Amino acid sequence: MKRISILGSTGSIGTQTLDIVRNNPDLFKVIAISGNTNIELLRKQIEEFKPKYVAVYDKKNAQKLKEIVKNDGVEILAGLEGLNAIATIDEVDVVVTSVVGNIGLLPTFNAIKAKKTIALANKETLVTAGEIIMNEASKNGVSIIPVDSEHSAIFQCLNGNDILNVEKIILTASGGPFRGLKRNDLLSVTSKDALKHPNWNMGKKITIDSATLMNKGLEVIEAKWLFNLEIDQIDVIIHPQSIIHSMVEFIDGSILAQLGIPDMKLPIQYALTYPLRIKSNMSKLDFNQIASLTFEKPDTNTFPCLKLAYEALKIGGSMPTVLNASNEELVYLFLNGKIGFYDIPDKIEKAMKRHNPIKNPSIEDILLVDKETREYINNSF
Ligand SMILES: NC(=O)C1=CN([C@@H]2O[C@H](COP(=O)(O)OP(=O)(O)OC[C@H]3O[C@@H](n4cnc5c(N)ncnc54)[C@H](OP(=O)(O)O)[C@@H]3O)[C@@H](O)[C@H]2O)C=CC1
Ligand SMILES: CC(=O)[C@@H](O)[C@H](O)COP(=O)(O)O
Ligand SMILES: [Mn+2]
Repeated sequence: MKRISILGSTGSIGTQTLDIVRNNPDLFKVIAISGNTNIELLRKQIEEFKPKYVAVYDKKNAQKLKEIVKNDGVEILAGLEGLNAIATIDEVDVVVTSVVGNIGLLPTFNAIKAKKTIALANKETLVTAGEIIMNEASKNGVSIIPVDSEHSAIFQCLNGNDILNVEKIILTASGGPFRGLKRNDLLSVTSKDALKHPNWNMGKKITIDSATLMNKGLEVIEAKWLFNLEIDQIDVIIHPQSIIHSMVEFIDGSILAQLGIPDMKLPIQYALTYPLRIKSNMSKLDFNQIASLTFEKPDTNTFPCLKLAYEALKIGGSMPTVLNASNEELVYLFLNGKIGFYDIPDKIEKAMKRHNPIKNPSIEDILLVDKETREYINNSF
């Protein structure tokens, strides 16, 4: 029985994680869950999964939930302290990091120090502080199992293979809802248009990132740290069907790929059951239903965010922190209709240009750069 703590149980990844727990009550026990605004869903999750602890980031919502569930024998925690607490509970084996954004950094760092296995969906943490996180994981003998579908695909293809025999990895990207369009077609698109992802049903922030191709840029940086690769070993190809979830090319020219229907429950389940595999009731890929699998080069003129991510990774140090923090703030401004689609890459580029990168930043440096970047972005409009 694996005892799990879910950071962000009310979101897309978090609820799908609970679906897997529900289907496998003999394999998993939920010790802690967390949310931020959706206290009604948290109340339902408490009723069904009977966690011992619940962290609610928003302190007012924590108080509200405390009132609602006061007789249910569950401890309600609040704020970042609450997230850190449920990331480090003694009896917990696996921490599923499914919060969105860099808020996941400190709880993940603390979970690693507490020697928890990390099932990592929260890619912003690795983008912001990948070197620190991976060094801490290695120091503590902690496994970080990828949940992100492309990184789960790479992880599965690497199973039983020596990383030294890897020539490169190829991350696939759907191309998002605006694939094939040009800058002039996109000047006045709204977040409503950008939220229509062609293949995946995800949370809002990642869906906007998929539309700008920043999601793939974040995934390039995530892959660098997860698999300890050089930047020129990480390729991106547009694959509109999202059936091939990514590929590994080995030094002998052989390529391994992991395929499946676009359903996040598969990588989530694999991260939870690893190193075992268990049966699932998910629908399977039917090759008779596939007309074709197609591939295209990414169009980084129309979608500059992917190029900006490669540049940030190449510069290194605290620059990926600036990329991520500015992107997070700009995505929320775009979602709230405050800025246009191209303000996102334009402002990220400006935030990167004004930043003097810190080599080998400490986690304190990173938190300061993150904060200052967010202030810069929010004072720019
Ligand atoms: N969705 C997907 O299919 C995929 C997601 N990922 C990654 O997984 C992570 C989660 O994504 P997704 O599930 O889509 O996100 P959602 O927006 O659906 O859910 C985010 C979760 O984080 C909580 N949350 C939001 N802000 C805060 C905060 N400031 N403090 C604490 N908790 C907070 C939300 O709480 P509440 O809802 O109560 O406000 C919710 O539980 C992201 O890093 C994403 O990039 C990776 C691959 C695929
Ligand atoms: C499901 C998942 O892993 C997402 O990261 C997805 O890959 C986003 O789609 P894009 O390929 O359009 O970025
Ligand atoms: Mn992904």
